[in-house]
Amino acid sequence: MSRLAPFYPIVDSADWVRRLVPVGVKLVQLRIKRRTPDEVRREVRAALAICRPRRVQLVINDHWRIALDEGAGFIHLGQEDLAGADLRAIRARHVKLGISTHDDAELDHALGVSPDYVALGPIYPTSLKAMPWAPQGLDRIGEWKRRIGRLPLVTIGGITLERAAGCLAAGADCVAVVSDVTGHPTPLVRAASWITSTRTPPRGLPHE
Ligand SMILES: Cc1ncc(COP(=O)(O)OP(=O)(O)O)c(N)n1
Ligand SMILES: Cc1ncsc1CCOP(=O)(O)O
Ligand SMILES: [Mg+2]
Repeated sequence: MSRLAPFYPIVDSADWVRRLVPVGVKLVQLRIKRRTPDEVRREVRAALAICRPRRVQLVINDHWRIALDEGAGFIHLGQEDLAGADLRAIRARHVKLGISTHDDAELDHALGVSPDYVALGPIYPTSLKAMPWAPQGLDRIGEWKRRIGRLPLVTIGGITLERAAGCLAAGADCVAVVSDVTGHPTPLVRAASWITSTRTPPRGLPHE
């Protein structure tokens, strides 16, 4: 089971990837909505060209066919996306897969396809998208982690820099975020602060 970087920004363009990677981001998701397939493909291609030589993990949300065509190594799918996806083709290319979960039934379903991480959300209220689920809260993170064991747990939804430590302490391995970075007046400074404050101390060194 490979580890994930604890800070996981989600952005909607290759230009954001180009800006964030020099700050030290090691894991980033391209989440593009309402664009033509050609536009998505161009963005995926450009983001991969930035990430590949720098060994940054790029996760493509939703657009699994384009991701496979372009040679991406990681895909994120929600439960509805999963229903229409060719999991065999994804697995045949050894592409990693992250899956969204919001309740017990979705977690059972996700675990049934052996994902590379499970995402739980929304932890807090989010204004990014309307969702039928109430905020999960921190206790739910611990419950999910006990159920999934060594499989990496990503938390998402309304998470700010100030809230991230609570998610990690509750059992998350990784914190995904949109607005607190891309909506911040100084997003690159904010991303740098996220990297510093989510960094785990090297083995053998005590926490301060
Ligand atoms: C890390 C992570 N977790 C959850 C989601 C949400 O995926 P999904 O439920 O498919 O919703 P959309 O993002 O496609 O609107 C995610 N993208 N990333
Ligand atoms: C896509 C998605 N899935 C669950 S919550 C969420 C939105 C996360 O955005 P933000 O970090 O701005 O709350
Ligand atoms: Mg989706």
